[in-house]
Amino acid sequence: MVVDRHHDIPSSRVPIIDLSNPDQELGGYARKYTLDLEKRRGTVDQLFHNIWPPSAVNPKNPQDYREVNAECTKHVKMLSEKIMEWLSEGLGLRREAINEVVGGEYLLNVNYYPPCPHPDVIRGLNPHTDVSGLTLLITNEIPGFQVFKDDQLIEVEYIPFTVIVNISDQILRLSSGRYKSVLHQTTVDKERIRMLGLPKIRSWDLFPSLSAKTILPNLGPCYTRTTFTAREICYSQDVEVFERFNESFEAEVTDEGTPESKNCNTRKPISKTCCGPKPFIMDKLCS
Ligand SMILES: O=C(O)CCC(=O)C(=O)O
Ligand SMILES: [Fe+2]
Repeated sequence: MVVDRHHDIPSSRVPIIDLSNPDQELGGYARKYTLDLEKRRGTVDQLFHNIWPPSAVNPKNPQDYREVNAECTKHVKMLSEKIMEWLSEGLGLRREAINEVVGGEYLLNVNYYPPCPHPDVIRGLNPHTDVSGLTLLITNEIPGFQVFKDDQLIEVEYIPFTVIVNISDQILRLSSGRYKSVLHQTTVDKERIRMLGLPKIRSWDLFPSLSAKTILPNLGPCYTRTTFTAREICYSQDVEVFERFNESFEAEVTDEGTPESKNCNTRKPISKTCCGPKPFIMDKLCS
Protein backbone atom coordinates (compact mmCIF):
# COMPACT_ATOMS: atom_id res chain seq x y z
CA MET A 1 0.00 0.00 0.00
CA VAL A 2 1.14 3.51 -0.77
CA VAL A 3 1.32 4.55 2.85
CA ASP A 4 3.72 1.76 3.73
CA ARG A 5 5.74 2.00 0.59
CA HIS A 6 6.80 5.57 1.11
CA HIS A 7 8.92 4.38 3.99
CA ASP A 8 11.15 2.49 1.57
CA ILE A 9 12.05 5.47 -0.56
CA PRO A 10 15.59 6.59 0.13
CA SER A 11 15.29 10.12 1.38
CA SER A 12 18.08 11.27 -0.92
CA ARG A 13 15.66 10.86 -3.81
CA VAL A 14 12.87 12.85 -2.24
CA PRO A 15 13.10 16.62 -2.19
CA ILE A 16 12.83 18.32 1.15
CA ILE A 17 10.23 21.07 1.15
CA ASP A 18 11.03 24.31 2.83
CA LEU A 19 7.66 25.26 4.28
CA SER A 20 8.73 28.85 4.65
CA ASN A 21 9.48 29.25 0.94
CA PRO A 22 6.27 30.11 -0.89
CA ASP A 23 7.83 29.62 -4.34
CA GLN A 24 8.93 26.05 -3.90
CA GLU A 25 6.91 23.41 -5.74
CA LEU A 26 4.72 21.43 -3.36
CA GLY A 27 6.24 17.98 -3.70
CA GLY A 28 8.47 16.26 -1.17
CA TYR A 29 9.02 15.88 2.55
CA ALA A 30 8.63 18.45 5.25
CA ARG A 31 9.11 18.30 8.99
CA LYS A 32 5.98 20.16 9.92
CA TYR A 33 6.59 20.32 13.65
CA THR A 34 9.28 19.28 16.08
CA LEU A 35 8.47 18.28 19.64
CA ASP A 36 7.59 21.38 21.65
CA LEU A 37 6.24 20.78 25.13
CA GLU A 38 5.26 24.37 25.65
CA LYS A 39 3.10 24.42 22.55
CA ARG A 40 1.92 20.88 23.24
CA ARG A 41 3.04 19.80 19.79
CA GLY A 42 4.71 16.57 18.81
CA THR A 43 6.93 15.89 15.84
CA VAL A 44 5.02 15.55 12.57
CA ASP A 45 6.60 14.72 9.22
CA GLN A 46 4.70 15.07 6.00
CA LEU A 47 5.10 13.90 2.44
CA PHE A 48 3.20 15.67 -0.33
CA HIS A 49 2.87 14.98 -4.01
CA ASN A 50 0.40 15.28 -6.83
CA ILE A 51 -1.45 12.17 -7.89
CA TRP A 52 -3.84 13.60 -10.48
CA PRO A 53 -4.05 14.68 -13.31
CA PRO A 54 -1.44 12.43 -14.95
CA SER A 55 0.44 15.41 -16.39
CA ALA A 56 1.02 16.76 -12.86
CA VAL A 57 1.97 13.52 -11.12
CA ASN A 58 5.18 13.64 -9.14
CA PRO A 59 7.59 12.19 -8.25
CA LYS A 60 8.46 10.54 -11.58
CA ASN A 61 10.56 7.93 -9.78
CA PRO A 62 10.87 5.35 -8.33
CA GLN A 63 8.84 3.59 -10.99
CA ASP A 64 7.25 1.04 -8.66
CA TYR A 65 6.12 3.74 -6.24
CA ARG A 66 4.59 5.57 -9.17
CA GLU A 67 2.77 2.44 -10.30
CA VAL A 68 1.35 1.78 -6.84
CA ASN A 69 0.20 5.37 -6.67
CA ALA A 70 -1.46 5.24 -10.06
CA GLU A 71 -3.44 2.18 -8.99
CA CYS A 72 -4.37 3.77 -5.67
CA THR A 73 -5.38 7.00 -7.39
CA LYS A 74 -7.89 5.16 -9.57
CA HIS A 75 -9.71 4.03 -6.43
CA VAL A 76 -9.34 7.37 -4.69
CA LYS A 77 -10.91 9.13 -7.67
CA MET A 78 -13.68 6.60 -8.04
CA LEU A 79 -14.64 6.87 -4.38
CA SER A 80 -14.33 10.66 -4.28
CA GLU A 81 -16.40 11.07 -7.42
CA LYS A 82 -19.12 8.81 -6.05
CA ILE A 83 -19.23 10.83 -2.83
CA MET A 84 -19.36 14.09 -4.79
CA GLU A 85 -22.28 12.71 -6.81
CA TRP A 86 -24.20 12.05 -3.62
CA LEU A 87 -23.33 15.46 -2.27
CA SER A 88 -24.47 17.11 -5.53
CA GLU A 89 -27.76 15.27 -5.41
CA GLY A 90 -28.18 16.35 -1.81
CA LEU A 91 -28.05 19.95 -3.01
CA GLY A 92 -30.54 19.31 -5.80
CA LEU A 93 -27.81 19.64 -8.44
CA ARG A 94 -26.78 17.50 -11.36
CA ARG A 95 -24.69 14.56 -10.17
CA GLU A 96 -21.57 15.83 -11.90
CA ALA A 97 -21.83 19.37 -10.55
CA ILE A 98 -19.48 19.29 -7.57
CA ASN A 99 -16.92 17.18 -9.35
CA GLU A 100 -16.89 19.66 -12.22
CA VAL A 101 -16.07 22.44 -9.79
CA VAL A 102 -13.59 20.84 -7.42
CA GLY A 103 -12.60 17.46 -8.82
CA GLY A 104 -9.74 18.35 -11.15
CA GLU A 105 -6.63 17.82 -9.03
CA TYR A 106 -5.66 15.39 -6.32
CA LEU A 107 -2.77 15.44 -3.92
CA LEU A 108 -1.42 12.71 -1.68
CA ASN A 109 -0.36 13.80 1.77
CA VAL A 110 1.24 11.23 4.08
CA ASN A 111 1.53 12.09 7.76
CA TYR A 112 4.09 10.43 10.03
CA TYR A 113 3.87 10.79 13.81
CA PRO A 114 6.80 9.15 15.61
CA PRO A 115 6.23 7.71 19.11
CA CYS A 116 6.03 10.47 21.69
CA PRO A 117 6.82 10.05 25.40
CA HIS A 118 4.13 12.55 26.44
CA PRO A 119 0.89 11.58 24.69
CA ASP A 120 -1.12 12.96 27.61
CA VAL A 121 -0.05 16.54 26.91
CA ILE A 122 1.06 16.46 23.30
CA ARG A 123 -1.15 16.66 20.25
CA GLY A 124 -0.22 15.68 16.72
CA LEU A 125 -2.20 18.35 14.92
CA ASN A 126 -4.20 21.11 16.54
CA PRO A 127 -7.93 21.38 15.84
CA HIS A 128 -8.48 22.39 12.25
CA THR A 129 -10.64 21.86 9.21
CA ASP A 130 -9.08 20.81 5.91
CA VAL A 131 -8.85 23.34 3.13
CA SER A 132 -9.25 20.73 0.43
CA GLY A 133 -12.50 19.65 -1.25
CA LEU A 134 -12.63 16.20 0.33
CA THR A 135 -9.99 14.39 2.33
CA LEU A 136 -9.87 10.60 2.52
CA LEU A 137 -8.00 9.15 5.49
CA ILE A 138 -6.37 5.75 5.25
CA THR A 139 -4.74 5.11 8.59
CA ASN A 140 -2.56 2.45 10.13
CA GLU A 141 -3.94 0.67 13.20
CA ILE A 142 -2.89 3.30 15.73
CA PRO A 143 -5.86 5.38 16.87
CA GLY A 144 -5.54 9.13 17.14
CA PHE A 145 -8.03 10.79 14.83
CA GLN A 146 -10.58 12.83 16.77
CA VAL A 147 -13.52 14.90 15.55
CA PHE A 148 -15.70 17.49 17.22
CA LYS A 149 -19.43 16.92 17.21
CA ASP A 150 -21.85 19.08 19.18
CA ASP A 151 -19.03 20.39 21.37
CA GLN A 152 -17.84 16.88 22.17
CA LEU A 153 -14.53 15.42 21.14
CA ILE A 154 -15.05 11.98 19.65
CA GLU A 155 -12.30 9.43 19.10
CA VAL A 156 -12.77 7.86 15.69
CA GLU A 157 -12.47 4.11 16.01
CA TYR A 158 -9.94 2.35 13.82
CA ILE A 159 -11.73 -0.17 11.62
CA PRO A 160 -9.41 -2.21 9.40
CA PHE A 161 -9.73 -1.69 5.63
CA THR A 162 -11.96 1.33 5.93
CA VAL A 163 -11.55 4.84 4.65
CA ILE A 164 -12.60 7.87 6.68
CA VAL A 165 -14.05 10.71 4.61
CA ASN A 166 -13.78 14.33 5.69
CA ILE A 167 -15.81 16.98 3.96
CA SER A 168 -13.49 19.94 3.76
CA ASP A 169 -13.62 23.70 3.38
CA GLN A 170 -14.18 24.02 -0.36
CA ILE A 171 -17.28 21.85 -0.31
CA LEU A 172 -18.46 23.81 2.70
CA ARG A 173 -17.97 26.97 0.69
CA LEU A 174 -19.54 25.85 -2.54
CA SER A 175 -22.54 24.47 -0.64
CA SER A 176 -22.91 27.79 1.21
CA GLY A 177 -22.47 25.99 4.49
CA ARG A 178 -25.03 23.26 3.90
CA TYR A 179 -22.26 20.71 4.17
CA LYS A 180 -20.01 21.22 7.15
CA SER A 181 -16.28 21.03 7.12
CA VAL A 182 -15.34 18.69 9.96
CA LEU A 183 -13.28 20.12 12.79
CA HIS A 184 -10.70 17.54 13.84
CA GLN A 185 -7.41 17.04 15.63
CA THR A 186 -4.94 14.22 16.20
CA THR A 187 -3.13 12.59 19.08
CA VAL A 188 0.18 10.76 19.27
CA ASP A 189 1.08 7.33 20.63
CA LYS A 190 3.62 6.67 23.36
CA GLU A 191 5.25 3.67 21.74
CA ARG A 192 4.05 3.23 18.24
CA ILE A 193 4.38 5.11 14.99
CA ARG A 194 1.16 6.54 13.70
CA MET A 195 1.03 6.98 9.96
CA LEU A 196 -1.62 7.63 7.40
CA GLY A 197 -2.22 8.53 3.80
CA LEU A 198 -4.55 11.40 3.04
CA PRO A 199 -5.50 11.72 -0.60
CA LYS A 200 -7.04 15.16 -0.94
CA ILE A 201 -8.96 16.91 -3.64
CA ARG A 202 -6.68 19.80 -4.18
CA SER A 203 -9.23 22.43 -5.00
CA TRP A 204 -8.00 25.37 -3.03
CA ASP A 205 -7.01 27.30 -6.13
CA LEU A 206 -10.53 27.25 -7.53
CA PHE A 207 -12.01 30.09 -5.55
CA PRO A 208 -12.88 32.59 -6.78
CA SER A 209 -13.81 30.64 -9.84
CA LEU A 210 -16.08 31.28 -12.73
CA SER A 211 -16.98 27.63 -12.97
CA ALA A 212 -18.17 27.59 -9.38
CA LYS A 213 -20.47 30.50 -10.09
CA THR A 214 -21.75 29.06 -13.35
CA ILE A 215 -22.22 25.49 -12.29
CA LEU A 216 -23.58 26.24 -8.86
CA PRO A 217 -25.51 29.45 -9.56
CA ASN A 218 -28.13 29.19 -6.88
CA LEU A 219 -25.96 28.49 -3.91
CA GLY A 220 -25.11 32.06 -3.15
CA PRO A 221 -22.10 34.14 -4.14
CA CYS A 222 -20.82 34.57 -0.64
CA TYR A 223 -18.48 31.61 -0.39
CA THR A 224 -16.64 32.05 -3.65
CA ARG A 225 -13.99 34.51 -2.57
CA THR A 226 -10.80 33.93 -0.68
CA THR A 227 -7.83 36.13 -0.04
CA PHE A 228 -5.53 33.21 0.56
CA THR A 229 -2.87 31.82 -1.71
CA ALA A 230 -2.75 28.11 -2.35
CA ARG A 231 0.40 27.91 -0.29
CA GLU A 232 -1.04 29.54 2.77
CA ILE A 233 -4.12 27.43 2.65
CA CYS A 234 -2.21 24.23 2.21
CA TYR A 235 -0.48 24.80 5.49
CA SER A 236 -3.40 26.37 7.23
CA GLN A 237 -3.26 23.89 10.04
CA ASP A 238 -1.25 26.67 11.63
CA VAL A 239 -3.51 28.44 14.05
CA GLU A 240 -2.68 31.95 12.91
CA VAL A 241 -3.50 31.28 9.28
CA PHE A 242 -6.68 29.57 10.27
CA GLU A 243 -7.80 32.53 12.23
CA ARG A 244 -7.20 34.79 9.27
CA PHE A 245 -8.98 32.32 7.02
CA ASN A 246 -11.95 32.37 9.35
CA GLU A 247 -11.96 36.13 9.41
CA SER A 248 -12.12 36.26 5.62
CA PHE A 249 -14.83 33.63 5.67
CA GLU A 250 -16.83 35.70 8.08
CA ALA A 251 -16.31 38.82 5.99
CA GLU A 252 -17.59 37.03 2.92
CA VAL A 253 -20.78 36.06 4.65
CA THR A 254 -21.32 39.53 6.02
CA ASP A 255 -20.55 41.37 2.80
CA GLU A 256 -22.31 39.35 0.19
CA GLY A 257 -24.21 36.59 1.86
CA THR A 258 -27.63 35.56 0.75
CA PRO A 259 -30.26 35.86 3.50
CA GLU A 260 -30.27 32.10 3.78
CA SER A 261 -26.56 31.73 4.22
CA LYS A 262 -26.43 34.62 6.66
CA ASN A 263 -28.75 32.65 8.86
CA CYS A 264 -26.10 29.98 8.94
CA ASN A 265 -24.15 32.09 11.38
CA THR A 266 -26.13 31.17 14.41
CA ARG A 267 -24.32 28.04 15.56
CA LYS A 268 -23.01 28.09 19.11
CA PRO A 269 -19.20 28.24 19.26
CA ILE A 270 -17.46 25.04 20.22
CA SER A 271 -16.27 25.30 23.78
CA LYS A 272 -12.67 26.47 23.90
CA THR A 273 -11.78 24.24 26.78
CA CYS A 274 -12.27 21.05 24.85
CA CYS A 275 -10.55 22.06 21.66
CA GLY A 276 -7.52 23.86 23.00
CA PRO A 277 -6.87 26.96 20.94
CA LYS A 278 -9.66 28.90 19.30
CA PRO A 279 -12.69 27.29 17.74
CA PHE A 280 -12.31 27.51 14.00
CA ILE A 281 -14.70 27.58 11.15
CA MET A 282 -17.33 25.31 12.68
CA ASP A 283 -18.75 27.94 14.95
CA LYS A 284 -19.95 29.87 11.93
CA LEU A 285 -22.11 27.18 10.42
CA CYS A 286 -25.70 26.14 10.54
CA SER A 287 -26.52 23.85 13.43
O1 LIG B 1 -3.55 12.21 11.42
C1 LIG B 1 -4.75 12.23 11.20
O2 LIG B 1 -5.50 11.34 11.60
C2 LIG B 1 -5.37 13.35 10.41
C3 LIG B 1 -4.39 14.29 9.78
C4 LIG B 1 -5.03 15.53 9.32
O3 LIG B 1 -6.05 15.92 9.81
C5 LIG B 1 -4.43 16.33 8.23
O4 LIG B 1 -3.28 16.09 7.83
O5 LIG B 1 -5.11 17.25 7.74
FE1 LIG C 1 -6.90 17.49 8.70
